[in-house]
Amino acid sequence: MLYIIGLGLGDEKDITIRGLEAIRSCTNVYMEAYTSLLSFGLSSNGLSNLESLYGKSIILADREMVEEKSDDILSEAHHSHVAFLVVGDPFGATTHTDLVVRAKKLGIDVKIVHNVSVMNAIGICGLQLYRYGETVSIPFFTDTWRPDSFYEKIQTNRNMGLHTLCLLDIRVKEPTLESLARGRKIYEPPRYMTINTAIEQLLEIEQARQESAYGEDTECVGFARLGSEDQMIVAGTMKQLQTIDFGAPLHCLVITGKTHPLEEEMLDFYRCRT
Ligand SMILES: C[S@@+](CC[C@H](N)C(=O)[O-])C[C@H]1O[C@@H](n2cnc3c(N)ncnc32)[C@H](O)[C@@H]1O
Repeated sequence: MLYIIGLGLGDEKDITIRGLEAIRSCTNVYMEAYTSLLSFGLSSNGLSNLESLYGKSIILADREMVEEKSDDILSEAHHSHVAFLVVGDPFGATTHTDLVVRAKKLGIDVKIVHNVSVMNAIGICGLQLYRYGETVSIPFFTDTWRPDSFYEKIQTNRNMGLHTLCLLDIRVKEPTLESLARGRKIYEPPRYMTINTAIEQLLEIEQARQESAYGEDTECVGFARLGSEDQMIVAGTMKQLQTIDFGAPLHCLVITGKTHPLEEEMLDFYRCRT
């Protein structure tokens, strides 16, 4: 049996009882560690908090392991119970559909244990979840790579009056280009995009395209560490949010579409006062 278990967004205590029982029945427990971060993920003993609550040791599965060694995980799941832990919900944002499809094709039973995802936790700001258009990802720009496919999607959403959730790039365990050329991988330090960088990149593309999909005065909501005790939520224009220090990762950003009076009333609780 392969269990894919959502851990929620806050800390180890956000697991569901169903998820905890499943983990305790498993021989091996893997944790996906490249598309998200639990609030304690930055502390050196963070993982042991999970392990002591779950009563199991956890094998960290980075991108390489999931992409290159998932056959091993799946073959274990053939003859024993294996858990694959995912921060948030297994099908929130980046989905693990690929793993599910492969497991099912191999005749392995798969059980999903849901949890809260960034995709619905953003509802806290009052913007209605059913008034969102396509979610976009904002990748870190480099000197030579400045992809802007998010621009048209935001434009389409805003033309329809819909809000846009922008997920911000996470770069963990990325090999440096030089090390790849030398054939021995050396990894870059982890990077998590801030709301400030995201807005800077969004405005750079608007400046280049000049199609008024959004601008400095467009109302947005910035979210940091959603689901944690110290979560931060601020509503304001792009220009206002750019001056705010949202602190530790993870961050995401919502660009508003057309808002309703009740949405505005809720947003007022988070409005930037500067
Ligand atoms: C690929 S999604 C992973 C989603 C996760 N599986 C879930 O269901 O919530 C990762 C992106 O979501 C956003 N994100 C995830 N957790 C967040 C949090 N707690 N607070 C703010 N943004 C978050 C960040 O922009 C991050 O880069």
